[in-house]
Amino acid sequence: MSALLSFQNVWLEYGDKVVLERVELAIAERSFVSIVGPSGAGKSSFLRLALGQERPTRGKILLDGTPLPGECGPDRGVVFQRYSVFPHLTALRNVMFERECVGAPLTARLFGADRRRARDEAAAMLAEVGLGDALDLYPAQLSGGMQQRLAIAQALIARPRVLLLDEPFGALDPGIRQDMHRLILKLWEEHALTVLMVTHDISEAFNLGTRVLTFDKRRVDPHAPHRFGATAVYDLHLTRKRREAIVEAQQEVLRLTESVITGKEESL
Ligand SMILES: Nc1ncnc2c1ncn2[C@@H]1O[C@H](COP(=O)(O)OP(=O)(O)OP(=O)(O)O)[C@@H](O)[C@H]1O
Repeated sequence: MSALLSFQNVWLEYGDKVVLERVELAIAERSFVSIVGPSGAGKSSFLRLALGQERPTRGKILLDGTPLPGECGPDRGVVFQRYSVFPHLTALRNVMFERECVGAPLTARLFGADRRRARDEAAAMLAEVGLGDALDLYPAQLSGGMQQRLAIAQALIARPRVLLLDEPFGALDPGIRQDMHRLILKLWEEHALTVLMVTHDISEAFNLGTRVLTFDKRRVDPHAPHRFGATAVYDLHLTRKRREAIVEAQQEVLRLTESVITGKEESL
């Protein structure tokens, strides 16, 4: 498999604060990369670099072998934990908006056949994420899970090759999270996406990822914590079998923990 995105000796610094250092990664096309690590390890900064929102202080980022353009392009979509959608637009208009901006960059309004085409495309995308019945609802009228479905539809309407997810399911209840996991895996396959997902949930990372990266600092100066940056200290490529074995082991640990807790409760 060829590398779609490569990070070559990438550093990110703010003044004298080193956030990331020596990041050296080749991300294969159609992989699902989960990114974990302690708070402040630079995971979101890494996503912003991949998005083109942030430029590396040193090093190179290549997309398909050519330097990443200096701004976010349609080839990369992003979903954040919250607030990815426009609150004053209906679900349909939220998703149509991208088409309108591309079709009419000055006014962001399409007319006639162009508008109908954008509307149909947006409605189909919303149906694909399970929001076919919610086209005319505003984000405030949608549950947290539905809002994230909307944010995903909004990111995918531009047909990106790379989807960047920054803790997209972090604010959702466990049951809803599982539905979202099924959805994102389906979309990953059907849209032939390459996904980079930051999460704090280790089982989510292993459940979804074909590769799990852990960002952390290799070296620490206790007198100057800002002196050294983080990098990918662990890089685990997962086969389907290995991933299933890890998820099964995690579920067994959960089952055991639950039975210990229940046992204690019964003996009280
Ligand atoms: N614009 C900025 N200016 C200065 N420092 C910044 C800026 N953006 C991020 N940082 C710093 O970079 C470090 C990494 O932040 P980042 O949000 O990437 O970490 P993270 O691993 O995603 O954290 P979390 O898991 O808590 O979301 C933090 O110390 C943060 O304060």
